[in-house]
Amino acid sequence: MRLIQNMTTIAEYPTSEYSVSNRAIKIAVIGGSGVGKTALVVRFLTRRFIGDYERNSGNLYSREVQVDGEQVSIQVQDTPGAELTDNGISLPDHVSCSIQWADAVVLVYSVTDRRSFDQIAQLHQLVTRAAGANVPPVILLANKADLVHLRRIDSQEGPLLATTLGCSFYEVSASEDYSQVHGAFHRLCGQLAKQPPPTTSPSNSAASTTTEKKRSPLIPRPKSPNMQDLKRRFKQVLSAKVRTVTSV
Ligand SMILES: Nc1nc2c(ncn2[C@@H]2O[C@H](COP(=O)(O)OP(=O)(O)OP(=O)(O)O)[C@@H](O)[C@H]2O)c(=O)[nH]1
Repeated sequence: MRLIQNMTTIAEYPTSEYSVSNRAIKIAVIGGSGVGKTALVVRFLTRRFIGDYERNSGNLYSREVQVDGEQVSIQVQDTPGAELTDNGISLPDHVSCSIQWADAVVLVYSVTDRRSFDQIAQLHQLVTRAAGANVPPVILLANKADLVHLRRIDSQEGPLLATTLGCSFYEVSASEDYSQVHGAFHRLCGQLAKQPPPTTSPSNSAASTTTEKKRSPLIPRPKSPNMQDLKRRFKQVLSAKVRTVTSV
């Protein structure tokens, strides 16, 4: 119930920046438990920092935004914290589905949590594996930069890891700095908005959209009518009729 209230809250806070959409960008946010995934998503979408959330089981947030003059609808899939097991990181099935569904993935760690940083390389590998042939753009966010006294990850380690993984890097604080968070998501959205629109139909379910996305190249699409051809055939029919009338 609390989760639904969160989504409603987002829908109730439009700002002048937000407007009617004509396309959708889908982003999945993935990382260890408690790194601030929900806080980041809510900060980006509502400008607000809300300190306390129930453990998230995977909420889909959506919002209309304007990116570089283009109206876009953004869907952000928050995911439950990845857990470390004896065999490495385990991702629930629906998180893998979210990766396949997403146009881009945001990997998050907390600068106060060494374990969350150490998970990133494995998570990136899981993203690559789950995405198959269509690996989406990935950005790396180091959150909780405000907690200077609790920092466990040196500020050089994040950029180094990002370079190794081939993704962009941003150090942010969901609690202290909206512009950093906005900048990171906004740049990603700008990059995605420049790409050709996806061929999938909009849906509120990550899992169902995944199936559509994977299936779409195999579904034969009806060809759009060729106007030249239609005109030619129309003229042929007309002249045949005229010939019939004049010969009677
Ligand atoms: N100081 C500080 N606290 C933060 C920041 N971002 C999140 N938090 C706090 O960190 C805790 C966890 O934040 P969440 O957004 O729930 O983290 P999550 O990654 O969604 O957690 P799970 O749902 O367990 O996966 C909360 O108490 C937040 O208030 C930040 O930038 N600075």
